[in-house]
Amino acid sequence: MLFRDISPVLADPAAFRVLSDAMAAGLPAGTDAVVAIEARGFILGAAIAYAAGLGLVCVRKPGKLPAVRHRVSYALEYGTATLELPEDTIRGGQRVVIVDDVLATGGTVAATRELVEHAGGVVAGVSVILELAGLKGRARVPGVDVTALLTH
Ligand SMILES: O=P(O)(O)OC[C@H]1O[C@H](OP(=O)(O)OP(=O)(O)O)[C@H](O)[C@@H]1O
Ligand SMILES: Nc1ncnc2[nH]cnc12
Repeated sequence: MLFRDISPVLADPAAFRVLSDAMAAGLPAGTDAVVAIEARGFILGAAIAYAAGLGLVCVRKPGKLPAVRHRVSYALEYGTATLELPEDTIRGGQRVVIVDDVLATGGTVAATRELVEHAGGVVAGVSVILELAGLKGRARVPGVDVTALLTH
């Protein structure tokens, strides 16, 4: 599996703006906040939230937050990963869209969905630049609309 690096795309002013505006325009009506996943998801999530005039919730890797609302660990090919939701970022009933650069196995977005729902939020969608369709990541977030700018 090739590593798909978005660095050159972010470095290009036109590309960065076009993809940020496209992902912001694609947010479902009634979205209250963008949930971005550390680290590459932060870059896109911040641009999209700003473009859409929404708040930004940063789901972080372990050990970075002073106050953690919820923590979820999930299996990787080798070992496990953990993500944490900051306290006081998601209110009950809030509708959020999860943003990341790549959807591969779906483990990361599935864990993030669990964090959001544990805090009483509702995942209205997932938005990524690139979906690696062969890994069937969509199946890990059943019932959630996944939008990918590119599908490989
Ligand atoms: O669908 P999955 O199989 O879970 O893989 C997708 C995740 O992997 C990458 O993040 P990574 O954990 O490598 O961290 P980074 O964003 O800090 O590079 C990518 O940014 C997604 O978050
Ligand atoms: N093939 C891939 N390229 C870039 N980021 C990824 N995250 C998980 N799989 C990836």
